[in-house]
Amino acid sequence: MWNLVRFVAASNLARSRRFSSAIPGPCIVHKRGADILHDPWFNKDTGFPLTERDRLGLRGLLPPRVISFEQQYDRFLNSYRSLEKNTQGQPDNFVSLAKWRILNRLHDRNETLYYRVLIDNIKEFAPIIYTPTVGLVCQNYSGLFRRPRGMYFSAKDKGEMMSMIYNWPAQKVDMIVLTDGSRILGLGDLGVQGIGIPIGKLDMYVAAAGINPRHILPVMLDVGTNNEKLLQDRLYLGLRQPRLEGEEYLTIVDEFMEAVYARWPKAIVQFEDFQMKWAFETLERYHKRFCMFNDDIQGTAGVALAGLLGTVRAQGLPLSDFVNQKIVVVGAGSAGLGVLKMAIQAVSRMTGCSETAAKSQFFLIDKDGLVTTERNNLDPAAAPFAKNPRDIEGLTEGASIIEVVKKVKPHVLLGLSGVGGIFNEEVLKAMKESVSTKPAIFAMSNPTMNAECTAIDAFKHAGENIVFGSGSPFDNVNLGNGKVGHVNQANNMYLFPGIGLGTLLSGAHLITDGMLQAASECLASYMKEEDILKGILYPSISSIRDVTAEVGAAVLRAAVAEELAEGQGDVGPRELSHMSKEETVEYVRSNMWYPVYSPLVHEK
Ligand SMILES: NC(=O)C1=CN([C@@H]2O[C@H](COP(=O)(O)OP(=O)(O)OC[C@H]3O[C@@H](n4cnc5c(N)ncnc54)[C@H](O)[C@@H]3O)[C@@H](O)[C@H]2O)C=CC1
Ligand SMILES: CC(=O)C(=O)O
Ligand SMILES: [Mg+2]
Repeated sequence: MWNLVRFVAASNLARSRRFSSAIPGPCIVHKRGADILHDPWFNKDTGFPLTERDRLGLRGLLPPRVISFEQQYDRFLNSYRSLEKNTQGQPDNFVSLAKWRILNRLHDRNETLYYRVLIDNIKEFAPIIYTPTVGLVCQNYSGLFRRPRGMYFSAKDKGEMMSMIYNWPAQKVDMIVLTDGSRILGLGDLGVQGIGIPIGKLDMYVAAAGINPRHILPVMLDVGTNNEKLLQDRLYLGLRQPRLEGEEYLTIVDEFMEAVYARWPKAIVQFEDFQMKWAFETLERYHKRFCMFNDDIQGTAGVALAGLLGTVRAQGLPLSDFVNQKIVVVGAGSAGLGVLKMAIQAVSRMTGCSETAAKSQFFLIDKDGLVTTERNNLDPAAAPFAKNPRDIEGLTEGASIIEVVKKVKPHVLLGLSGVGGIFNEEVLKAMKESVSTKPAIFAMSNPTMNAECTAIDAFKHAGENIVFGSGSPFDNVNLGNGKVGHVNQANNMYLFPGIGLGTLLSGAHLITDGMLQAASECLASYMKEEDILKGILYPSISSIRDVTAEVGAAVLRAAVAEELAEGQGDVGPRELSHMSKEETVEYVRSNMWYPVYSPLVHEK
C-alpha cells in the first residue's frame, strides 16, 4: 500500500541532498572488475570505497587513494573552469564544442557524476548539452563521433527490429526520444547526425524530471537523407541513400513502434524533429494506439500558449482579454501550426464560441507570405488557419511580414520559421505601432543563429517596454539607468519533462489533449504577478525540477480525471485519485532520481 510518509520522507531526502551523508539503497550489478570501470552506469572512478573494490574485484585496477564524490565534482568543475580560461578569445563555436567535449567525456565515463554536475549547474550547462550547442554538435557529429549512445534503426534493418530491440542492455525503458533527423532544430535534414537531439532531450529529462538515466533511450531512425552535402561526405555515418518516402517510410516507423511496445509496453515515445509531413502523419497514426506525443507540435504549443497568456497578464489585463489579442505567427510548420491550434482552442474555450469564430485574431505567415484561402496548393495542414480575403481588408494573399505587421499592429509577433534575422529592423520598428502598450516578440526558432531576431535588437528597435522570448538563450539586455530587458527562454523544455514524468507515474496508456492542456495551464499560472509584470513569463531554468514537479502533477491529475490513470508500482489509480494537489506534486517530486553513488552489490 502506498503511504504518504514514505514519499514525503523520500522527497525530504532528495532536497537535503547535496553530498548528504544519508546512505542510498544498494544497486545490483551483474559485472565485476574492469567491466564495471568501463560501464558509465556503475563506474565511480576513484570514488570506489576500498571495501567495494574488494567485493567487486577492483583492487589494483585503480590508484590507491579514494576520492570522495564531492572532491570528484570539484575536480571536474575546476577542469571546466580552466578550459573556459584557456579558451578565452577563441571563436564561440570552438569554445562551445570544447565545453561539449569535456562534458561528453564525463558522460561516457561516469553518468552519476555527469548528471550531478548537470543538475546542480543546469543554467550553465543547458546551453551546451541542449540548444544552441547541440545543433553544432549534430552538424559536426560524424567528425565528433567516438562512442555510440542510444540505438540506431535503419532502413536496412527492416524485418529485424523486433529482435534488435533486445540488444539494448537495460531491462526497463521508460522514456524514448525518437528522431529521423529530417528537421533538426532550424538546421534542416541532418540525417543520422540528428541523434544529438534525442540525447540532449533525454539529458533534459534526467536533469528536469529525474528520469533514471538507466531507463532512457535515444533513438535514431535512419531512413536516409536528402542532404546532398552529407551524401557526398566520406565520413558521414548514416545510410548514404535518399530518404524513404510514403508507405516504405511508414512501414519502418510502424515496425519500430511495434518492437518498442513489444519489449516495453509502458514506455513513452517522444517524437522529435521530424519534418512536418511526418510529424503530423505519425502523430495522427499513433496517438490513439501508443503512449506517445510530438514535442515540436504539442510541447511547443503548450509553452507558447503559456507565454501568450503570460503576455496578457504582463499587460496588466485579465486573462479573459486573451481573446482580443491579435497574434501574428510566422512559420506554418509543425511548431507554428501546433501553436495556432492550441491557442485557438483556448480562445474557443474562454469565449464559448466555435473554433472558426476564435480564429479571427490570428494571422499565419509562411515562406510565401500571409496564408489565405486564395493560396495555390494550400497545404491541408495550414488550410484551417488560412484567412478569407474578405476578412483582411488592406491585405492580400502572400503579404509580407512587414505588410502584415503594419496593417494588423499585432499584440504579439511569434516566430517559428527557422529563419534567422527575419524580424529585421523594419519589422521590429513596426511593432512599436502595436495596439498594445506592451507588445510581445517571440523569436522561438533554434539554434541561436536561426532566431528570428536577437534580444538586443528586439529591445533596441521595438522599444524597451516589450515582452521578449526566444527558443535559445540570450542574456538579459541592459537598458541603461538600472533597467533590464528580461529575456524568456520560450522553449518546450519547460513542458516535455513534466509531460513525460506525469504520464509515466499516472500509468496512462495514452497522452490526451486534456493532459497536454493541463501541462500548459500549469506553466501559465506558475509565475507570480510581480514577475509577470516585469516581463518574466517563465521561471528560471535553475528551478526546472520544481516546474517539472508541478507540470508532472498537473498531467497526472488530468490523467486521473480522464480515468486513464492505472498507476505505477504499488501506487494504483485509487491512491492517485485520493491525493490532493499538493500531495501529487510531492509524489511526483519524490519519484525524481537524484545522482548519488549507491553501494554496488554483485549478483551473478
Ligand atoms: N522554441 C521551441 O521550443 C521550439 C522551436 N522550434 C523551432 O521552430 C522552427 C521551425 O520548426 P518546424 O515548425 O518544425 O519547421 P518546419 O520546417 O515544419 O516549418 C518551418 C515553416 O517556416 C516557414 N518559413 C520558411 N522560411 C520562411 C520565411 N522566410 N518567412 C516566413 N516563413 C518562413 C516555412 O514555410 C514553414 O511553414 C525551427 O527553427 C525549430 O528549431 C521548434 C519546436 C520548438
Ligand atoms: C526546441 C525544439 O524542440 C526545437 O527547436 O525543435
Ligand atoms: Mg524539436
